[in-house]
Amino acid sequence: MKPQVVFVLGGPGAGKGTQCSKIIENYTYTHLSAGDLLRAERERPDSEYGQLIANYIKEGKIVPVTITINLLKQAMEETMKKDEKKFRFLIDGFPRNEDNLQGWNSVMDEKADVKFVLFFDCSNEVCINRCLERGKSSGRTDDNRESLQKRIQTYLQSTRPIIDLYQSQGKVRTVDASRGVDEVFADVKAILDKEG
Ligand SMILES: Nc1ncnc2c1ncn2[C@@H]1O[C@H](COP(=O)(O)OP(=O)(O)O)[C@@H](O)[C@H]1O
Ligand SMILES: O=c1ccn([C@@H]2O[C@H](COP(=O)(O)OP(=O)(O)O)[C@@H](O)[C@H]2O)c(=O)[nH]1
Ligand SMILES: [Mg+2]
Repeated sequence: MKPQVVFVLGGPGAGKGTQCSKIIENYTYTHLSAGDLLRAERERPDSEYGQLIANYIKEGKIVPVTITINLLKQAMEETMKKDEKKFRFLIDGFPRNEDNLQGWNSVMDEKADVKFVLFFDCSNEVCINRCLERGKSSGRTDDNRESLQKRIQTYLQSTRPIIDLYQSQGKVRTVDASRGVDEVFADVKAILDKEG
């Protein structure tokens, strides 16, 4: 079965991870967070990219796609090898820029079908406040004001144009992510039920 992919996008702190966790409780999707995969690679003792990834994350910059796409491809292959029924994926926090998109198109485009983009729409202010709150316990190197300013800039300059591109292809499903977790999830469910 060809992998079926939903890209999950939105600003830092929009609630991508939170909503993906809720989705996998209710639907047969596998959640792959590009950020989580990069953080795991950063911590892997033998990784040749650990330091590079650490620098990019702290600076709110987007890691070169050759690194990210291999992590995603490997995770998808491992998932499907273990259980052939697990061919539906939520790819959270990717593609974030033109380089990401090109990397996906050259490595994965023929191997997987991108069904649509689930876009969590939220003001920058709400995004920043949620990340600062998360930063009290997340231990993340980028949940601080300085990194957040850069992450928001990267989001506006690099990621929004990717969302706009998918929008022009009629592939974006937008959810107002500024509301409470359960209200947001009600809309997410309606979208997923409709998409089948
Ligand atoms: N709808 C919501 N309302 C309030 N807080 C939220 C909501 N969704 C997520 N959060 C909180 O905001 C922070 C960022 O959420 P997260 O799901 O990690 O977002 P993202 O993956 O988009 O960065 C977390 O601390 C999370 O608990
Ligand atoms: O495809 C990706 C996904 C994430 N990141 C890096 O990882 C950080 C954190 O991403 P994550 O999705 O975990 O953050 P979130 O938006 O969920 O807060 C980003 O700011 C980038 O520096 C990246 O380079 N490429
Ligand atoms: Mg996240």
